[in-house]
Amino acid sequence: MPINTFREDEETKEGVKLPMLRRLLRYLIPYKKSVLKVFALIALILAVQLFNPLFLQVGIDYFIDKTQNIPGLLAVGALVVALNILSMFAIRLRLREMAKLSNRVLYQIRQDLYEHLQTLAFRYFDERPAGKILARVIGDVNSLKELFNQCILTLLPNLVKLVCVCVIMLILNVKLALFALLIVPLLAVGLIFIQRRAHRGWRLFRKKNSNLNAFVHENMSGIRVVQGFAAQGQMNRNFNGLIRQQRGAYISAVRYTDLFWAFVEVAWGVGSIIVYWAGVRMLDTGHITVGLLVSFSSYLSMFWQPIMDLSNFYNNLVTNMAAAERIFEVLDTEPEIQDADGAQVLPPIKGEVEFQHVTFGYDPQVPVLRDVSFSVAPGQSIALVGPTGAGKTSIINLISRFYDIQEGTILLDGHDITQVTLESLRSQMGIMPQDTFLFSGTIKDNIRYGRLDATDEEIVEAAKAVHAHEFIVEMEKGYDTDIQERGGRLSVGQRQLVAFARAMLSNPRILILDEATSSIDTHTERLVQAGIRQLLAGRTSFVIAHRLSTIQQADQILVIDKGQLMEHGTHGELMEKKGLYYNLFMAQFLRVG
Ligand SMILES: Nc1ncnc2c1ncn2[C@@H]1O[C@H](COP(=O)(O)OP(=O)(O)OP(=O)(O)O)[C@@H](O)[C@H]1O
Repeated sequence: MPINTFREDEETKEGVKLPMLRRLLRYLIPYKKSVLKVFALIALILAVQLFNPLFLQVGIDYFIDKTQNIPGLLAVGALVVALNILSMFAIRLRLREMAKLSNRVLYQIRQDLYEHLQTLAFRYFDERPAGKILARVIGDVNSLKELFNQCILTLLPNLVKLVCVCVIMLILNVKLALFALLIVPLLAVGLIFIQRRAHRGWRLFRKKNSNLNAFVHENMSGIRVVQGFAAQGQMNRNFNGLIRQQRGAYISAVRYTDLFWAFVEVAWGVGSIIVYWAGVRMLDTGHITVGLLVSFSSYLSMFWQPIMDLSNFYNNLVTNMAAAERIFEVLDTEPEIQDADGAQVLPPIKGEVEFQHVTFGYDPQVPVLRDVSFSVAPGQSIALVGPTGAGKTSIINLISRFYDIQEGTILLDGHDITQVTLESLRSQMGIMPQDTFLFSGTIKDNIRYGRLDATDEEIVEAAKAVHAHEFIVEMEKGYDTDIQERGGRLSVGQRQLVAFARAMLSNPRILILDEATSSIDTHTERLVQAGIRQLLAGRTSFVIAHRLSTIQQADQILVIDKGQLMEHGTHGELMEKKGLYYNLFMAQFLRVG
């Protein structure tokens, strides 16, 4: 299965832009009132801009040339000033309203994205580095803000302005207007050519940026390994390589964007020369007035300015569109594991587990478990043993339905796990992976994660039950000690004890534990052992066992090899059998023990 790493670019679809833009704009629907307010303000600002040259024309042709009416001219001037002051206030108001609007929409999108990510199956996260997901939730959503602002503040007003200016120019003088528009078809062809390349360039830049993000995230998460192996040099080289790729993509994209601007500026210049050349000749022959030529030249810059703005907008649009594309790609990813139609709520279970001919592969074509069948009575403790890569973790991942199987059935108290709701299934399980994950915050917060409504007394009780209380009270602030991200301030054994307390508090019927292999000091080890015993007591438990004591005390040992259940029974039975378990035991545990 291809796993996307920081070395590989993400695949994105060559999306059609309009539907995506429409989808984005649909987020505005709940804020209709605010949008209308912004549009009204934009219309006011636009109207003032469009009327300014007309006032100028009337001023020159009528009040100066024809009637020499100075008071009339001053009145027109005062009106123009008043309107422009009004427009200034409208601009301020529009900025404020727009900021409110775009922030509300972004909040909604970020929330949707985050909530959706929580529903996605393990497979989704297996396939992407966390840094790339982070880039979407943070960076890409920020880029959308730009997109929104541009759509509403640039695209719409400029399009309207362009149409209005064309109409006004045609009304003022058809011939002059046609001279002004002469260059437009040529411009369009050139722009399409350049834009295609610019678009590709910006998409590539985004991908390279995402790779860089993924690398930095991975590097920072593994900084201890990097420093431990003195691999900073290699990491710096990787980082420089990624930066170079990102810079290359940026320069190539910018090159096209700059070409685009130059193209518009040249077209603007040539277009203006044509109009002035024709205008002056028409003035000479008396076809137009001075006022008309002056106002026409104002409209001419009003015609080119939106084209310039729109071209800039288009550049930003393609860059930010890539962000929208990546966000929608996440939102459109169907959670692979979800409640079946008509899924029932799993009633409180006793803890009976049955695998019937289960076949499973992370890649459906490559099974890692083949025809696995076993059954476990409520309250039994099961030790899973077998060589590395045998499929032990895969079995325990299936019990919580983190992945769906390709063949067979998994039953809990006789209920097919695909036919019950995920919430009711997982809430009755306690899972403790080998690398204990603790969140930044206090010890108390981390234990409470097991059951959010637990009281402080219940937290202490759970900690006492798994022998975590002793070390916690010795810490400077006891249960309120801050443990930093991933429990950085605690030892490995202490982290496990906190995780045990967390699991104890949630009081699951089925407990899944991947026993840690790391060696810890004998005192903590004794506490951890006692903690495990307490935790397992009275519940069905699956332990990927690395400790001799856990294995010997298990009610049933499942021996897995190459994805198959090779043997099962108690320690005594399997030793007598002198099969795979016996060999494993002799080779592994006797050597160590
Ligand atoms: N997320 C994954 N995506 C693809 N393949 C995977 C994934 N996780 C495990 N595998 C593969 O599935 C097989 C079984 O792995 P599993 O983790 O179940 O073994 P294990 O017995 O728990 O090994 P260990 O004792 O080393 O933890 C291995 O070949 C492994 O490479």
